[in-house]
Amino acid sequence: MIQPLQLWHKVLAVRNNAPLVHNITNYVVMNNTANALLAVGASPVMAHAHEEMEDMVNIAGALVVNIGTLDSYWVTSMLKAIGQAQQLQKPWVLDPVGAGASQYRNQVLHQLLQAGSPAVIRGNASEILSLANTVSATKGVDSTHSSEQALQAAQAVSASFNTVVCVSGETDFIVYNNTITGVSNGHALMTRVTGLGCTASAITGAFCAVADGHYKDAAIAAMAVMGVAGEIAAAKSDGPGSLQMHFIDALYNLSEEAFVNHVKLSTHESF
Ligand SMILES: Nc1ncnc2c1ncn2[C@@H]1O[C@H](COP(=O)(O)OP(=O)(O)OP(=O)(O)O)[C@@H](O)[C@H]1O
Ligand SMILES: Cc1ncsc1CCO
Ligand SMILES: [Mg+2]
Repeated sequence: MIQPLQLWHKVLAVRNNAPLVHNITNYVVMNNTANALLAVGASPVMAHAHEEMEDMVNIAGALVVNIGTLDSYWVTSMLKAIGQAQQLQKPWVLDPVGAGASQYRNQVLHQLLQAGSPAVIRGNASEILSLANTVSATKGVDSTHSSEQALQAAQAVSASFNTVVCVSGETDFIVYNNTITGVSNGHALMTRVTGLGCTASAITGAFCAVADGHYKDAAIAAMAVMGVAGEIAAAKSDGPGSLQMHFIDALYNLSEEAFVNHVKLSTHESF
């Protein structure tokens, strides 16, 4: 299993390389995720015009595709960007926001996954269950399942698309090639701030950009950073409003000592 200090070196790699992360993401979280990417030391750009998709992927270290507020124009943007990422063998991360909530989302997800294989799919438990066709309908963008309940689905999705799957929740599980790593950090208050899952996906993109193909470790590092920063921030917060502010500060100020002392990793049997 990867050790906390090795994960910390990945945090330093993001800070030292400041990778450009191209996000096609939703209106709700654009500002939050751009700020979180800056706070971990990456460089965000949010763009979805058809005319610039190729150019943007050409200069980016990673692409993040988030279907949170999708429409047909954006789907074409996503397909263009994914096509270019596949062409250049650059990593892309898929956040299947609201998978299972509508037929349209399911159909678009199918189309995106036909266009290429993402380095990482990061979603909450209900979304991963929906991707595996294990549940037929979900409530919306928030999970009604625990991450444990989605473990088998995560393994199925990982095998189908040959991709790392990260299911977030009280424990985040990162699944690939019959290995399961758990990250048991974070705080329940994080579910009361919109888009922290989207932030997790964006940060996963930043770690993928400096991962040299080791996308499972990139996803573990991203979720560990999210969780530890979330714990540090929650300890200073009175509620969701201040959590959002303290979270960005905690990402920015994260030290080796705090990271290594907080991070809680585990390995699990696959089945
Ligand atoms: N009960 C919990 N305890 C600790 N941490 C949690 C808990 N639930 C979620 N988290 C953390 O919150 C972050 C967001 O995960 P979550 O599963 O809520 O994503 P999401 O549902 O996709 O969010 P959104 O759609 O609003 O972006 C992750 O870093 C995760 O580890
Ligand atoms: C609330 C919401 N609706 C569409 S995307 C989004 C952000 C959290 O996923
Ligand atoms: Mg989400």
